[in-house]
Amino acid sequence: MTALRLTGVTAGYRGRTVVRDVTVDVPAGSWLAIIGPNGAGKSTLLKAVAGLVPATGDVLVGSKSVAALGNRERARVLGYAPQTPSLPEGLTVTDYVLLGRTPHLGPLGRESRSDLDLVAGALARLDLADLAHRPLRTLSGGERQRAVLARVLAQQAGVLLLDEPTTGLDIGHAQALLELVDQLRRADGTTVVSTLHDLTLAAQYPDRVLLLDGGDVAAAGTPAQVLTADRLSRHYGASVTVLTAPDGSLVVAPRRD
Ligand SMILES: Nc1ncnc2c1ncn2[C@@H]1O[C@H](COP(=O)(O)OP(=O)(O)OP(=O)(O)O)[C@@H](O)[C@H]1O
Repeated sequence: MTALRLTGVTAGYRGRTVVRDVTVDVPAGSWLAIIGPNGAGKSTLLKAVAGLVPATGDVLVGSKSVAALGNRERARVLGYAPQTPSLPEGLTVTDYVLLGRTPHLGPLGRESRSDLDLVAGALARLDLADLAHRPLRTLSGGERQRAVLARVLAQQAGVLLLDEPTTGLDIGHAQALLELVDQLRRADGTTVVSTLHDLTLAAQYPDRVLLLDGGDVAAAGTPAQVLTADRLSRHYGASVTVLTAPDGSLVVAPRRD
C-alpha cells in the first residue's frame, strides 16, 4: 500500500524553481532517504511535501491530496521535523513536546492524561526524561535536535518527514535515533522520508534512496543501486570507496587520491 505518492512535484521560491518534476511512491512502513549535494533541493522537497513551500504537481497521503488538507488535519497525518527549527526558547522541554499533541486536542484545547503519557514516552525514548523540566534555551544542540524529534513522535502522524535528523548528534545518539525511527516503522507501520548527508547511514537504514542533484532526480532505487562510487563522484565530486561490511551492509568511505 502506498502511504505517500509524489507526482511531478516541482517547487521553489519566488519564481525560482529549486526542485523539478519529482515522482516517487513511498510504500506504507518503508523509509525513503533523499540524498544529494548541498543545495540540491532536499530540504525544499521535504517542505513541499509538508505543504510549506509553494509546489505544483500532486502530493497524496493515502488517498488525500495534501493541498486539500487544513493545517490541523495535515499535522495529524504528516509529522515534519525541520533541519534548523526555530524553537520557542522560553518553553520547557515537556511543554514544547506537548505542542506535538495540538492537532489531537479537543475543542477546549486541554491535554488529557494520555497526551501527557505520550509526551513522557517520547521524552524517554529520546533520552530526554532528565531534561523534561529544563527550558529549551538551556539545551545543547544535540539535545534540542532530540527535543524536536520527540515533538514529532508525540504527534503520532503516520508519515514522518525528517530533515537531517542526525545533525549535531554524536554517533551514539545518531544511531539510537535512527534505530528508534526504524523501530517505529516496523512496530507501527510509520512511513519515513528523511534527508541524510551521511551516506553510510543512508545505506544502512532506508529501503530506498532518491538522489537529487541541481533539483532533478539523478537516481532512485535501493541503497546498493544508487550508492556507487562513480555516481557519488559525478554528483558530489567526492572520492569514495564503497565497501561491503561483514554483515553485508554498505560503507561509503572517503578516499584520499
Ligand atoms: N527560503 C528560501 N528562499 C530562497 N531560496 C532558498 C530558500 N531556501 C532554500 N533556497 C535555495 O534553494 C536551493 C536548495 O536549497 P535546499 O535547502 O532545499 O537544499 P539542500 O539540498 O537541502 O541543501 P543542504 O544539503 O545544504 O541542506 C538552494 O540554492 C538554496 O539557496
